[in-house]
Amino acid sequence: MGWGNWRPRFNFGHLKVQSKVSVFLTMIIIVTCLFYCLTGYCESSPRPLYDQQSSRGKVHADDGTVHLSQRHRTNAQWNISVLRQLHLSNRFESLLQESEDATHQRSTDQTAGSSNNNITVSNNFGTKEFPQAIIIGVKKGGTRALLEFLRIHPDVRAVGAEPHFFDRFYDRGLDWYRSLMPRTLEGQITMEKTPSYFVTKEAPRRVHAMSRQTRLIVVVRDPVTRAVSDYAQTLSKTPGLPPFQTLAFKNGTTASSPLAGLVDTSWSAVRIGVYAKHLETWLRYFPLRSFLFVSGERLVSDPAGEMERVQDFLGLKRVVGAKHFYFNQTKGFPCLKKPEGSSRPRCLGKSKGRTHPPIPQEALRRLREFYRPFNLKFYQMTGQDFGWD
Ligand SMILES: Nc1ncnc2c1ncn2[C@@H]1O[C@H](COP(=O)(O)OS(=O)(=O)O)[C@@H](OP(=O)(O)O)[C@H]1O
Repeated sequence: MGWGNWRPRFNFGHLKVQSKVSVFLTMIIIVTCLFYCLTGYCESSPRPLYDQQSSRGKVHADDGTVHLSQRHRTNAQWNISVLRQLHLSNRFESLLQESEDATHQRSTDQTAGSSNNNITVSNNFGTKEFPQAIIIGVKKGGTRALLEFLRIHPDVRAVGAEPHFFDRFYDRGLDWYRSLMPRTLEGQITMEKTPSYFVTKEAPRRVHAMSRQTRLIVVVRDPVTRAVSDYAQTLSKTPGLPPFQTLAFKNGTTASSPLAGLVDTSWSAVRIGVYAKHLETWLRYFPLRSFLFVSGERLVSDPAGEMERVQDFLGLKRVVGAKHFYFNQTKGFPCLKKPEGSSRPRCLGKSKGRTHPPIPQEALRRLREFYRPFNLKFYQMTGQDFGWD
């Protein structure tokens, strides 16, 4: 009897313990699942970038630093995908920057660490490489437009600000230069633009010392218009600047004086436009095939056509094309259409496409005369007729 009573009690008790354990375990599993789902781990694919940005509002990748909330940190695949999307988006974000005026301090490689509530995660994917391609010139040629158009390309990563390494900061060393570069993944190319390289005597030798394989892009524009554009920029920063013709012609002569025609090549606005002379220096170090000469005029009239040439030269898939551009009547320039990952179309900033001050026709004519032989030489050297004459 005692045996008989004891046995069922023992079995019942055993079953109770078992079921308690299994209920407990089931609850743990349910709670864990709920927790994971609520905190985002249930998402199998990333949301569109604009969605992420609007919900978090604090995502930056142009600088190689990504601010993500903690729940996203451990999902490596997800992060890679986000990085790719951020890369696309930031190409357009940067259009708002007047980064050509920025110094190297505002360069792209800020360190991790932020005061916002999100946890800052360094973009540790990929590596920092020396640029395989550099937009070396020319100042006021359309270099910013070209770089920003290129940055739409998923296989291009570029520094937003001008590093000025090969002209101003060469003594900081190549490691410093590389540290400015954004990280790149397999198949992506690193780029930078600093238009003053084209007219810096030491730049060709220095770039060559970094890599003789470097691809060099020069955006050229009618040197007369370029000079006026350069002048317009200086004038915008120096209101009391003497008239264009006073600076362009020697001894402060005006275009109508007898001495007119003696162009002052010591004025940088004039000197930069003697493209053939600067190219000669570069050709001592690099063969012609290392260069691509982009027409600044065509970059405005047919951005897609010019971008095709650039992508081919860089060995990139033709991704950037007509569908990315529209002509903004107010701005008078092509702008970028609403891209994936960005909420609205973007044009370059106010310092791009300035109204030029009126210059006496005679001064322009004489300057055009001055440039003609140099232009023809340049056409010969490059095998391209840019149609400025
Ligand atoms: N899409 C688009 N939007 C605006 N501006 C454009 C564009 N494409 C080319 N350009 C021309 O670029 C000129 C400025 O050249 P850069 O960017 O090389 O200037 S800088 O050297 O970096 O200061 C700028 O010169 P200005 O018109 O004299 O301001 C423009 O004519």
